[in-house]
Amino acid sequence: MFKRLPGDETRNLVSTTPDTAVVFRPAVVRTPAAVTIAIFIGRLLVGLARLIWRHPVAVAVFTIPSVVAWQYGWRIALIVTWVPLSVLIPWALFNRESFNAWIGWRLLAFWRLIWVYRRHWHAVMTVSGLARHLQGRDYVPHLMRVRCTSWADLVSVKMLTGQAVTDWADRIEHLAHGFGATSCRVSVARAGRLLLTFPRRDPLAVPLPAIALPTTVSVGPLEIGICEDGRPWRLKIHGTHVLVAGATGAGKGSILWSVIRALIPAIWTGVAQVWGLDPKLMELSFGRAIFEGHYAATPEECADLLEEAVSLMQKRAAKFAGVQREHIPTVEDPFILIVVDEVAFLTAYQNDRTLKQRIMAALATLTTQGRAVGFGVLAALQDPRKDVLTIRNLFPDKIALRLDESEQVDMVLGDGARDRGALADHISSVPEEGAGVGYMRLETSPDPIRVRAAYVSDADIRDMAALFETEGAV
Ligand SMILES: Nc1ncnc2c1ncn2[C@@H]1O[C@H](COP(=O)(O)OP(=O)(O)OP(=O)(O)O)[C@@H](O)[C@H]1O
Repeated sequence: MFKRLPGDETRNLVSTTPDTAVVFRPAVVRTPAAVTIAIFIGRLLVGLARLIWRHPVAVAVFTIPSVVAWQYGWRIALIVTWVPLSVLIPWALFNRESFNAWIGWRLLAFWRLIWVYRRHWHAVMTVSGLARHLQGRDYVPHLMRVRCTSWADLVSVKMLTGQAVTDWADRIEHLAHGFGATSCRVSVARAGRLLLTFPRRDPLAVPLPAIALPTTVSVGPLEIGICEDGRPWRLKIHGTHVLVAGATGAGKGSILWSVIRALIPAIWTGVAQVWGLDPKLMELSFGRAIFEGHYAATPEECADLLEEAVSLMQKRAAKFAGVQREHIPTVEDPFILIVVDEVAFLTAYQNDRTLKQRIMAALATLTTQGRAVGFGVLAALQDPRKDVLTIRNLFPDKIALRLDESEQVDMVLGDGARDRGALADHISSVPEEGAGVGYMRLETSPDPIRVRAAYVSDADIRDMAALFETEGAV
């Protein structure tokens, strides 16, 4: 059936001049036209079946009116089209959310798959170096699926065999510009499959006012802002330690105060305490009453307060030993959150060596032994260089707000975070646009999440402090 045309036998080729390239014709198998046509028709049918399976709404919108017009004429087609439209238009106008969930995002995904991703896929893959040309064949990563949410396109990709996540993470800028997005984030969906996130708009561009005081007593996860996908940002604080790094004016204060605000009912009922270390004498002094006496500003006071926390922690550990392995906050054994504003003032910039050693030792003890017995540390930091805070790695969860240099991103969030899309050095320095915006990397997930903390104004802090100054409030 297949006709084989002999090529040159390589063993018979003799080159007399060593510098001349040897040219020979490889054997060619000529396939009959019928087989080629059958293969193309097979591919077309499989492609159509896949299209209908993946985009039923989009296919129905285009095909049903066309088929009806062809079979019964344009008048009937107009009526057939008008009936669903008379339902869909009011639905879209009056209940946009459910319309988008069922129809809108699917149509947009179909459109963007065809118009943006499929159209540019081959070129972007080739130019960015993610496609390969081996032995005369092109190997291009497979574009599997596009989904749209209110703010981003989620593109599922099958990597080439042998590719690693870092191959993609290294090229996020090529991908973002190639597909007309401002940024791109790479996460692993499963072995060999990636999920690329291309934001279409920035849901965090508008400042968020302070979240209302919670009505229930809880030590976490605490709602302190919003995530990029529109969900509330709930930060785990009990059972971990959190480091917040950001340049001056990045909005570190909004994270510290949003956490304290969300803990107010727990502090009020006595199942939580917040201890404040305020070496800059600026950030926390405003709401001193909330700390109920556990407030320190000078390095000596800070060292004393930290050592007091360590001794309380050790007593509690001795009490729990052999009895319970997990801390449950109670009035007797409350959750104690130690909030440190600008921790480098107490460590790297501290001239008094003895004080520095006392503070470092206490912080290291609290961060290594505290979480199981109900002690947490929430520390803010401006300069994340290694020599500034040697105990950085003792904080399981990290948040990077706006940073000055790209290298600082991985210093805060850990290796590879920037390559995965945590562009903390690109956050706007205009407070309305970028203050409180950051990337969070949790101990449990390598993928950074973009978030924005709610802004707790001075008036909000004063109101919170007033609750603790006046008896019988709440
Ligand atoms: N979450 C936020 N949303 C909107 N604006 C904010 C937010 N947080 C802070 N801002 C604005 O940015 C300004 C600087 O914030 P803030 O003082 O908290 O930054 P910081 O990182 O603590 O700076 P520094 O290290 O200099 O104390 C504030 O005065 C406020 O106007």
